[in-house]
Amino acid sequence: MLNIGVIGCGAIGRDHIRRLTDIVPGCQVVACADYFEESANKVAAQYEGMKVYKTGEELIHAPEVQAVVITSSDPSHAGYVLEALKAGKFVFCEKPLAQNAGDCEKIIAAETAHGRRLLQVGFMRRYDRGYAEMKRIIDSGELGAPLMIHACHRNVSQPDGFQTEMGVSNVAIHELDICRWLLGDEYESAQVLKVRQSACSTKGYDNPQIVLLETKSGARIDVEVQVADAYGYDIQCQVVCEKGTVNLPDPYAVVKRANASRSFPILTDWKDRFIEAYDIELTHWVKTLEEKGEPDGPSAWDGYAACVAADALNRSRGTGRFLPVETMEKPELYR
Ligand SMILES: NC(=O)c1ccc[n+]([C@@H]2O[C@H](COP(=O)([O-])OP(=O)(O)OC[C@H]3O[C@@H](n4cnc5c(N)ncnc54)[C@H](O)[C@@H]3O)[C@@H](O)[C@H]2O)c1
Ligand SMILES: O[C@H]1[C@H](O)[C@@H](O)[C@H](O)[C@@H](O)[C@H]1O
Repeated sequence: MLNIGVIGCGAIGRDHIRRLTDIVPGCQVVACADYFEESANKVAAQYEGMKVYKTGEELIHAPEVQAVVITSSDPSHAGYVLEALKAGKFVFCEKPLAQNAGDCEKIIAAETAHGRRLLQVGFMRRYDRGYAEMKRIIDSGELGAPLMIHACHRNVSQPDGFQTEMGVSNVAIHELDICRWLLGDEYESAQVLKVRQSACSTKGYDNPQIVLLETKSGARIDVEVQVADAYGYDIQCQVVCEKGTVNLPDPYAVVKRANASRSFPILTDWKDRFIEAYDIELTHWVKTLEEKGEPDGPSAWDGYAACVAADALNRSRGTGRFLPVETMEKPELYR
């Protein structure tokens, strides 16, 4: 039985605690912490024997905690990951791995010093059945080489404090990971464009933005990033290959026929849209720790590659130019 401590008791922290308790076999959440102690106390009160720590650092070093799940806000990720690696503990960190590529490099240095993998990054889309089937078809070669990806990432709204850069570093970071995974390719250059702005966003951030990428093999990717669309949580992806295309399926929904129309609901929350992917992701994580003694899901290198692209995109804003996406040499541990 793997003893887990969770740092961050907000939306996804609570959801992961629930699934680690009720769904995922072979583990239990024994501790939690949150910047607002009250949030951690409220969560712990719902689970027998769950201990609350005042700080994330105390939780990481607690002797009963064997693995740490980081679900606190983006700016806190890198510090907690480095602390967990210092303690030699397994760590699952929600995306993004860090706020910039430089912090990811520190994480890579700390993990490679251990000589084995301890970290997995929460790029759960790789465990979604739709994306997995798309990858299987692309990798089979039956459609020839992939040439382009058209994708879109649409959220209903954003909380206060959301900023333009987060449209890339927090939101499109999912596409930055899934596109290089689907194509088995790396990025060459990147540019973000501001387009005609939606009246749905009046809070000072750009919406929509278009993320453009070119890969090393010359494939082109465009991602519409609409962080306040006022209608639903809508994730689309089409990969165009030489001899055909593959599309991400829409989530299961019953079609209703009434009042002279056919209709089906569109989800509004990422929790529901990717519920199965999160379940599979964490089940797989716990299982591999138990069976192999290390994780095999998205690595520090994957977290880094996405952050390098995000940095280039955010630097490109307003320049009208594609900027190079340059990574350091890939350490042996991640090959
Ligand atoms: N993989 C996914 O699809 C997915 C989905 C949602 C969120 N996330 C990621 O998970 C993280 C949390 O997102 P959320 O939607 O739950 O946000 P949230 O705001 O609902 O929750 C964040 C929680 O972290 C706490 N917190 C903030 N700074 C902290 C610190 N330094 N130490 C301890 N606790 C701290 C806050 O008090 C809050 O309770 C984000 O990094 C987000 O990018 C990933
Ligand atoms: O845009 C949101 C994404 O669609 C979700 O999957 C989460 O990652 C969330 O944190 C982001 O704000």
